[in-house]
Amino acid sequence: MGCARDLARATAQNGRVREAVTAARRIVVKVGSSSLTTAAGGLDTGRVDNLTGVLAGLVADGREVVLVSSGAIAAGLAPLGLARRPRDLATQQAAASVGQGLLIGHYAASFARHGLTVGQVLLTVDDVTRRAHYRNAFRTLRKLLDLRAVPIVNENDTVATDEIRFGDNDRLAALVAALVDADLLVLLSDVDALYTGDPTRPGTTRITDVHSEADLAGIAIGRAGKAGVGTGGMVTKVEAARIATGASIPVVLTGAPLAAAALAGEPVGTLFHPVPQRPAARLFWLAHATSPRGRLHLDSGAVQAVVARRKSLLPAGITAVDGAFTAGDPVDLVDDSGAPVARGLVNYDAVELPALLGRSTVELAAALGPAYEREVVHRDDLVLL
Ligand SMILES: Nc1ncnc2c1ncn2[C@@H]1O[C@H](COP(=O)(O)OP(=O)(O)O)[C@@H](O)[C@H]1O
Ligand SMILES: N[C@@H](CCC(=O)OP(=O)(O)O)C(=O)O
Repeated sequence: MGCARDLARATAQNGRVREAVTAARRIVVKVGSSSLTTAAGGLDTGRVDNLTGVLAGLVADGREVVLVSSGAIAAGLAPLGLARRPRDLATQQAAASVGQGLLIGHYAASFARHGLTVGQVLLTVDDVTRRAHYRNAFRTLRKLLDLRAVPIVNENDTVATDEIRFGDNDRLAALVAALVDADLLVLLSDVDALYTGDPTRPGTTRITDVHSEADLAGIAIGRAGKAGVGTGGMVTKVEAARIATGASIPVVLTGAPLAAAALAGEPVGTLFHPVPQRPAARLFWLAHATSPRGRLHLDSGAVQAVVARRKSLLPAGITAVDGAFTAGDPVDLVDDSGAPVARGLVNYDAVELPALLGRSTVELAAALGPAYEREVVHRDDLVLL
């Protein structure tokens, strides 16, 4: 009886979120390299045209669409006579430089057949993580949408270095969805859904709904794409879904040929259910869009205080410090095994912190002055990971 009631509740909830998918006004669609290229390695113009047809239909229906498209590196391989995706960054960047032009050129022509103009938006990590920069990115995207153009976003591969690279557009798409306050994120891949394991193996089954982390327990989420042109496999897609649903944005993950069905609310792919409440933007950004500048190692009492009791972090609970941060920078708080438990904005520079470790704030204030009574990370500037 209880089971039947639970099932009825889950079915009703699933229905409501599917309705949210069809009702979405502002939609971010991300398409992976493997859905845009031929087996031989060039751009598959037929598949690009199918996608633009679906997206143009949405715009005609009054929706706002932002497309995050991979495929620059993959599209640049054949023209450069490269047989497969290169391993080194410089050749990847050369391929992206050739391929991005071809990609956007084809999108522009394809959308033009539907009477639509596209705007190319190439972003680096800094553009969506640094406050001053992401405001600029937001303004440009907003203006393009107001002008009824379709923004086509990709990572600015030619200038990104290994250190400041997203490397995968799934996370970029989730951050763009949060940035433009989207109602829906659609992740299109060469696989039609998330499966219980590598879908090329027999016996794996489709996961229709992910309500929470518990639904992902026991699932083998693989890295490699079978076509060899994709980058992150399922890992980065599930991570992107975590980020977007954590910002209260539902996510549909499905295959590019099923895009129209998914957007029509048909029960295809995998639907990741959003958290009901949108978190404070500042903390969402701190958790997902910052790169930590250092690590503070906590003893078990401090982990307990920060994680279970949501307290500020004091110098007494820190055993070691790594990194070259200054006051105000994001740092990770790690436990005694080195696993990050929280991220926060630190109130001290890396050079002055080691002398304070293990000492109480009362003792520090008496020895060094009242300014040293302050927390190392205030609980309002702290987000659990
Ligand atoms: N549990 C899983 N469910 C679905 N696909 C998976 C799973 N684990 C690994 N994969 C692989 O991830 C691939 C998609 O990732 P990727 O090739 O990077 O795509 P894209 O180019 O669309 O970003 C699929 O082709 C599939 O082989
Ligand atoms: N910026 C790169 C895409 C990197 C990427 O995330 O690729 P994919 O896993 O196919 O979505 C490119 O355009 O080739």
